[in-house]
Amino acid sequence: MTSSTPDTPLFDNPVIPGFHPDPSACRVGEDYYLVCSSFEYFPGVPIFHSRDLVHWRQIGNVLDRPSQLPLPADAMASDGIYAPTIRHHDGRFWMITTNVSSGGNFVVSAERPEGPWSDPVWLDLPGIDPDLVWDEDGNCWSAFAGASGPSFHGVQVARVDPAAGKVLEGPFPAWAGTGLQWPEAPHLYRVGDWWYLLIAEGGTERGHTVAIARARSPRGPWEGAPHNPILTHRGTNRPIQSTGHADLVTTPDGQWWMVLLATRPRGYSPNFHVLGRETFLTPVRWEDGWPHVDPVNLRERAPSGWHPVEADPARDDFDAPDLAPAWISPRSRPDGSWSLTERPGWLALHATGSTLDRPGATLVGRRQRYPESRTAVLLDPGSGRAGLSVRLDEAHHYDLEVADGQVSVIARIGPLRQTTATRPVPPGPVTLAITTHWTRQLPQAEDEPTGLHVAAPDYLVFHVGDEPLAELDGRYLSTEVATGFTGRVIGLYATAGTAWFDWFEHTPLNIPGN
Ligand SMILES: OC[C@@H]1O/C(=N\O)[C@H](O)[C@H]1O
Repeated sequence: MTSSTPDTPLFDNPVIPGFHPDPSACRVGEDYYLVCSSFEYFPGVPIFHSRDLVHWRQIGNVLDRPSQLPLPADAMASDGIYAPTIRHHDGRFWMITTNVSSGGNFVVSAERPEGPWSDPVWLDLPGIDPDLVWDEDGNCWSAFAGASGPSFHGVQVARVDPAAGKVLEGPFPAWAGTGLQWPEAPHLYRVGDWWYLLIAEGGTERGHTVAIARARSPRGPWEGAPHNPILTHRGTNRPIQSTGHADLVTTPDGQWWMVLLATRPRGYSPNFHVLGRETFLTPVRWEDGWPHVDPVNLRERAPSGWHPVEADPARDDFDAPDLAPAWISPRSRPDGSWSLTERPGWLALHATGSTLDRPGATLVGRRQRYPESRTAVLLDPGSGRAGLSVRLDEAHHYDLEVADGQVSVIARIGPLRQTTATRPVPPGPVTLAITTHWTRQLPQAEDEPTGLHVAAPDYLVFHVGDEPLAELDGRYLSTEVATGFTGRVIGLYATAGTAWFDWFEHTPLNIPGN
């Protein structure tokens, strides 16, 4: 029941831009909390707070200690932490997820959402995408996906003790979905006299769908909704694609909303996406005992209780005693690899690995949040090798690098590695910037130096000070090329010696609707 009126404010989707996939949300009183998967990045499982489901602030990361996030030094990109579920029960927050690189399914809990969260309690449950729900008798049920043998492929359910990490009953087969591939992302809800089981099907790409079933008990039997899939954008040319992997949440006045992942593809058919799977919000209405969801729009009428929050600062001057929660690093961030105290007001990075092409390099980055963006830093490279990199993984990154008195633009795309531009740069601090752009008029070839401009639906420009040094086609830093589950991360790095960064800034290029 979403009683939005014409003067209900409008909001823009995605509500959490940049790679924030597999969103799960819960409400505690007037407060909403949301978590996302984080794969090979440390710290893991970002947690957000909101008072209206539209304006979200990151309040921390659930897994912010190495003891909570064991990742082998050579864990594959897009491995690590898959989809999480967050719930609140009995005065505690609970988060369950899967570490596909080591250990499998585990639960952590906390009194306060910003943490500290407990160390993992491992659960002997196979598969991925575990969920948690409590029934009126206090029993805790977990639905999860996959790994279910030749006879049954789909969602299973088990009764568990999340505090002790014990499986008390099951697991037993629950629902195989409507027959599409990859029935996954299960969430159980008690609504009136029914239990509902929400899943994703079709795979997390263009064929993604959301479907639902219901039963009188978590033990089933489950019957699918007559109008499944209840949501999909497959086969459409909508600006939002791959809608799926959803979770349901209610407002204090009883409205139902869905958080879900989707993408904003670029270019012509086939198109591609560069920001990864982002977090979207869409209204849900109930008819004849089933939820109904219309296609997701870039602009929607807002839930009740509009409650804007101050946006996260675009600039970080590294004056704070610790790194903000939005800063992430591949696999780990060893203590000796960074410091905010060695040179007060600067972030010092010490090289631990000699190249970005292999795991282990010192990189501290942020998710690219805007399709058209400007990211800039003031770097003092010292006598080392350091710079700014746009990364999808070790085999797909574009770097703006300073070393030995030269600034260079380096492209790594799969087996290819090429320095596409270089020029001298005086010693001492230098401002580096990377801008990302969508759509482009074809270049005025006759008066433009060759090779500077690319005609592409997405491209990046590399600047030293205010001067553009080179442009590179953005299609090669897309999920369709690199594969995987993540999106672009723009990172500060050092691959030799020590480098110092005075400030970092990530802003949208002032384009309407960006
Ligand atoms: O996002 C990572 C995994 O991909 C999925 N579907 O494709 C699962 O639901 C997530 O756990």
